[in-house]
Amino acid sequence: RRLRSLFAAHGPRNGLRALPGPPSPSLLLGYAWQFWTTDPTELHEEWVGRYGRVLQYRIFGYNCLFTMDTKALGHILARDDVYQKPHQMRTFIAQMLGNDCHQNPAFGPMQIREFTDIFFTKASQVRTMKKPRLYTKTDIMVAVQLRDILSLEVARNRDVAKVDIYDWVHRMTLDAIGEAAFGYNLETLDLDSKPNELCEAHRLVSQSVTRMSLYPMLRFCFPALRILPEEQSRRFAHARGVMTCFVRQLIEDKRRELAEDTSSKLYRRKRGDFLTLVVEANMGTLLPEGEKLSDETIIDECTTFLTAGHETTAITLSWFMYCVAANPVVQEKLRSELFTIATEHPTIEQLLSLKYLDQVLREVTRLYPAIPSSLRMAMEDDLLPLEEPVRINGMKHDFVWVPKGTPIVMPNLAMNRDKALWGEDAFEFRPDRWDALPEAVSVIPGIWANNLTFMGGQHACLGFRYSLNQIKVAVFTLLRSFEFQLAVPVEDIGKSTTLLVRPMMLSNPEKGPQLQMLVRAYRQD
Ligand code: HEM
Repeated sequence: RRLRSLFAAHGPRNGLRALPGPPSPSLLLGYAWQFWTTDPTELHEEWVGRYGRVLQYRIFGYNCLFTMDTKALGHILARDDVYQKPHQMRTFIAQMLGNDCHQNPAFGPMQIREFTDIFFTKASQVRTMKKPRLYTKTDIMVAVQLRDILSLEVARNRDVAKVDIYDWVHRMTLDAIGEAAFGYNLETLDLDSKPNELCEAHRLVSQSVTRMSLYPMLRFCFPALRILPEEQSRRFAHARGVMTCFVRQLIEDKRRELAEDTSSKLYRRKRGDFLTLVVEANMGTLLPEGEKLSDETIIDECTTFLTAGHETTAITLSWFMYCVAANPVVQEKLRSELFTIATEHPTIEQLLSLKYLDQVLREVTRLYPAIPSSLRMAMEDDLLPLEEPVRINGMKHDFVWVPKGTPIVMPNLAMNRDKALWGEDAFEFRPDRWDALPEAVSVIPGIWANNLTFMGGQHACLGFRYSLNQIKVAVFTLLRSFEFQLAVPVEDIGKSTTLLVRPMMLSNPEKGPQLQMLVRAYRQD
C-alpha cells in the first residue's frame, strides 16, 4: 500500500520533480553558475533549512537529488552497485580539459573507481596496498627537510620569517607521494634542483582543475564549441603528455631493473613504491595473462594515485596549520603533548598514542574536508529509505523514488557540520568535542571519525590512514620546532570554492591558494 501511494505521489512519471526544492534559475544551466561562483555547501545548507533534508534541484539537464538523511546516505554508500561514481562527470571533466575520455582520462577522484577496480580487485597481490604503509621513512624525511628549510628562513629573517605554508606543505606532500607512487624523488623541497618536468606537468594539471571557468562547461553542453581552440585544454593535454612520457620511462626502467635483479623481493623491499609493485605483479606469473595491465592503464592509475593523494593531503595539512595558528591555546596544548615523546623520530605507535593530536586532526578534517561534496549516479531505479519522512503533496513518505540516471550529490562538508547532529556549535573549531560526542553523529556513514571527509562504503578513500599519519608526522616535527601565527587577520582567510577547498586570501584572490604565516623558532625553555 505504501509503495502504491508513493508511486502515485511521485512515481516514475514524475521522477524527482515531486520532491521539494528550489526553483531552477536557468532553463539551460540550472544552478551550475551559482555553484561555480558561490560556495555550494552554503547553498545546500540554506535549502535544507527551507525544504527539508531530502530535496531536488536542477543542474544542466539533470534533476539532482540532495539529501542529508543519514539512513538514505547509508543506503547509497552501501549499495555501490546501484549508486556509482558517474561516468558523465568523468567525461565532463575530461572534455573540459580537452582530454579524450575514451583514452583513460586518469583524473583525480573522478577516475579512481577504475583505479580501485583494477588494482584492488583484479591484481590480487597488489591488494596489500589496501593497508598502505602507515608512515614511511620518506614522510619523516620530508618533514625534517621542511623543518630545516624553515629554520634557515627564520635565521635569515632575524627570528621571524613570513612564509606561505600552503606552498611549502604542498611541496612536502608532493615529494612524499612521488616516493610512494613511483619511488622517485621529485625534489620540490630541494631548493638547488632544477624545476622537475613531472612537477611542472602535475602543477599544470591540478591548476586546470581548480581554476576552471564557465567556458569548459559550455563546451560540454554544446559539442559544436569544441572545434574552437581553447588554451586551458591545450595546456592540459600538453601536461598529460609530459606525465605520460615520464611514467612510461619509469615503467621501462623498473621493468629492466626487476628483470636484472635475481632477487626481486630485495629490490621491492628497497623501493617499495606503488609502481614497482604493479610492474612486478604484471611481469611475474601471479597475474593470469588476460588480467595483465597495459602500460596505459598503469600510467593512468599511477597519475591518479599522485593526484588523489597529493593535493588532498596538502590541503588538509594546510588547514591543520591554519587552525593551530588561529587558536594559540590549542597550539600550545598540542605542543606540550608532542613533547611528551622523547625522540625526534617517533614510532607509529607513539604517534597514535597522542590523544590530543588525534582530536585536533579529527576536528580539522571535520571542518575542512578537502573534497566538500561527491557525486553518485543511480544506475537503476531504486527506493531510497529515509530516517525522517518527506512530505509530498501533503502526504508523508519514508521512501523516495529514485529513477535510474539520477545524479546524487553527497554532502561531505554539510554533514560534517550539521547542527542537527553535532549541536549548535557545529561550525566552531573545538577539538575538545571529541571527549564526548553527541550520540546522533554515530549514524553518519563515514569511514573515519564520524564524518564524510573520506566518504564511506565500498569506495571510501583508500589512502586515508596514509594521509592521516603523514600529517601527524609533519605536525609532530614542525610544531616542536616552531611557533606559528597567521600573518594576516583571520577574517582575510577564505576558502576557494572549486572542486577542492583550499585556503586563500580574500584581499588577494588573484594569487590563488595561499596561507601566509609568521614562523618563529620555539625554544622549549
Ligand atoms: C587528507 C587526504 C585525503 C582526503 C580528504 C581524501 C578524500 C577522499 C574522498 C572523499 C574519496 C571518495 C570520493 C568519492 O567517493 O567521490 C576518496 C577516494 C579515494 N582516495 Fe582519497 N583522500 C585523501 C588522501 C588519499 C591518498 C593519500 C590516497 C592514495 C595515495 C587516496 C586515494 C584514494 C583512492 C584510490 C580513492 C578511490 C576509492 C574508490 O573509488 O574505491 N586518497 N578520497
